[in-house]
Amino acid sequence: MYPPIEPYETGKLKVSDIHTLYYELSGKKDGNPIVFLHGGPGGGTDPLDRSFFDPSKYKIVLFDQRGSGNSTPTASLEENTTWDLVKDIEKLREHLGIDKWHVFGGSWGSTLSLAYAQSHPDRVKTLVLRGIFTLRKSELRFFYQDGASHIFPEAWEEFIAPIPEAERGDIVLAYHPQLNSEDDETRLRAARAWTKWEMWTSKLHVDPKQVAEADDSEWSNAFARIENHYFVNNGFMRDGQLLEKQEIDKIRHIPCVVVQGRYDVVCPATTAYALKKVWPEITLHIVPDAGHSSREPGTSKLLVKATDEFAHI
Ligand SMILES: CNCC(=O)c1nnc(C(C)(C)C)o1
Repeated sequence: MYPPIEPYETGKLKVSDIHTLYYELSGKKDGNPIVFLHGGPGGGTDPLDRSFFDPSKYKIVLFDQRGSGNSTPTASLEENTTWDLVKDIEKLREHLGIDKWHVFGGSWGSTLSLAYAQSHPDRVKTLVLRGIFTLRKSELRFFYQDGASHIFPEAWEEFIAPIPEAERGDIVLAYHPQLNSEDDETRLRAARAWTKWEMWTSKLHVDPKQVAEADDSEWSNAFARIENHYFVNNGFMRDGQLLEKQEIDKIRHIPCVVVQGRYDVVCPATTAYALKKVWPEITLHIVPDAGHSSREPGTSKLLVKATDEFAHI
């Protein structure tokens, strides 16, 4: 990855009566524009996210999606849907005076990248996607009900601890009232447990520092509340919508590289493979020794290779 850099500009963009987005620009002021779509949803951006792009070539645009990171109001679920975020990306593009841009997204960021590209194909130069997540019911079931739980039994036991036995038939649904509780202790306990589950399972070798991030109550609260809100609403999409032929046909012409960890238990390779089957033109790399995280060495190397190759487009 490229060395850490600082933004040359940061800003706030009011996108609705309620929401104001934080955004930042780094790299080459008159460079090839790329927009980074973070995961979660609700995860917010990290300064290291700038390092996937050559700063001598790209105008790097990072922004925190509604309720995430430095965008306000923090953790707000009002007017917070996939399609609100797609509209926000267009508002940001117009605000920055960009005609067309490269789009980069992992996990939920890959979901939003596909939704944005299918809504505005004429605004997307290329797509670089990681850990494909299309929010199908089967994907949510694997990670939050009966799948990853078989690979991380000890972390799963901690994850379901806040949920009464009688409610464990639908974990995502059962977490919703706790993550929206008026009682701070209930809400934050649930947010930390929800977030810890994802931090425990994101890398091939569990990163205790990443797991400890779940104890950052403000970040976990936003991450868990917003993720759960989207998941109980199935991403505000038809099941499998992003993989439908009629939707893929809208973007089939766009160059797309996908990097997928073989041992990604958060967004298993089956979805990346389903995308390849319906969109054979994509370049699909399955990294043999990687889990879900973009920071897995084999994954980050291939992501940078892709952005380097697309920098001339
Ligand atoms: C099911 N959500 C997966 C996702 O989008 C995601 N996984 N990790 C992240 C962060 C890096 C933002 C924590 O997001």
